[in-house]
Amino acid sequence: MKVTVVGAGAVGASCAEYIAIKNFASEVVLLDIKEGYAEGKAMDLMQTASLNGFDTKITGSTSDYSKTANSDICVITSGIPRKPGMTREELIGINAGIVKSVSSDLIKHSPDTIIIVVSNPMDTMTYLVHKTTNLPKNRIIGMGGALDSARFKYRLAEALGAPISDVDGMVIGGHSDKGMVPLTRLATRNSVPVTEFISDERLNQVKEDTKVGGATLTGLLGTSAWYAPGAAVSGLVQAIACDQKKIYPCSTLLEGEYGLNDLCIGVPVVLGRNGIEKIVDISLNDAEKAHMQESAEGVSKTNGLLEL
Ligand SMILES: NC(=O)c1ccc[n+]([C@@H]2O[C@H](COP(=O)([O-])OP(=O)(O)OC[C@H]3O[C@@H](n4cnc5c(N)ncnc54)[C@H](O)[C@@H]3O)[C@@H](O)[C@H]2O)c1
Ligand SMILES: O=C(O)C[C@H](O)C(=O)O
Repeated sequence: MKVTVVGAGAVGASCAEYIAIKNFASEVVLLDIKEGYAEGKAMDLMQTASLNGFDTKITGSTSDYSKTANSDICVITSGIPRKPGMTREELIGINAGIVKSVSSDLIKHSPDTIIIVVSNPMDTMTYLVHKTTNLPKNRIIGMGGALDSARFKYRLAEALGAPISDVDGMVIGGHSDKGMVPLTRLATRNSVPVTEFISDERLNQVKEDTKVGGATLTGLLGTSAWYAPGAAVSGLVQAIACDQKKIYPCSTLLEGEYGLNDLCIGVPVVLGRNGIEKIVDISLNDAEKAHMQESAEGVSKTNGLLEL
């Protein structure tokens, strides 16, 4: 199993590290435009192999896509991150050009690959990869909901005073400060609805804290987060590589599911060796449907800024 990660910055290096530590891939290629940067990150990570006990071979490349040839999975993290006070949507001007050229370079060398899009604004960048590559829809996956759901579980566990391993929950919708739809109605603590333990007011606070999870970290760090994003990507990569058939919320091209068309947005999907093997069309209540519709309008508006 060969995995390429484009962008050896904070998120790209974190992805490579978590993939390697989980020890399911034979090879990870890190590629960056900055001279020597990916090679340096790869060497540093390889020097953790004997300490962390993994056999994944990590190599680096400065813009040489021949090194990525025949990758089973390619992850795109190249692009600028936001600074405090910015929205993800403001990154479109620079990141669209980067994601467009990177995705076409990748498929020249790996025509059968599955692409995972991380660069922001992620739902729009995922849509752009569709328009650029024309790959079948099961092979283009946007990562956002897996991360947002992990943050939702963190906030739920905090509110419940429970261990995170006892908590389950999912966030669908757009990967944006306003567009996320944390499904509080379906969240559970060891199979019991969380509403049995906390007030509606506290649950609403959990929802709002989850939606601004990325912005909160950006305010604290001065740039956006990387540990949980890297871990979330590694989860998706492992589900595909190991044909796990796991359900993750991912951004995918919708063609009527959830009443939506011609956009990529986060919904639950089954991930296996063929990428997105099924879109899980769960029943939403009226409030959730309205929130999802509003979220989709936001994503479509950002898509409208693309020069296609
Ligand atoms: N979808 C998500 O959940 C999620 C989570 C975290 C970050 N992000 C996004 O991921 C992106 C990367 O964030 P980061 O913190 O790693 O940024 P970073 O600045 O640390 O790293 C980005 C890297 O991309 C490289 N790069 C730029 N143009 C390139 C090109 N054409 N080819 C190859 N490499 C190129 C840069 O040299 C840099 O090393 C940002 O857009 C950020 O908003 C998304
Ligand atoms: O918040 C950001 O800009 C980065 C990323 O989308 C995140 O949610 O951490």
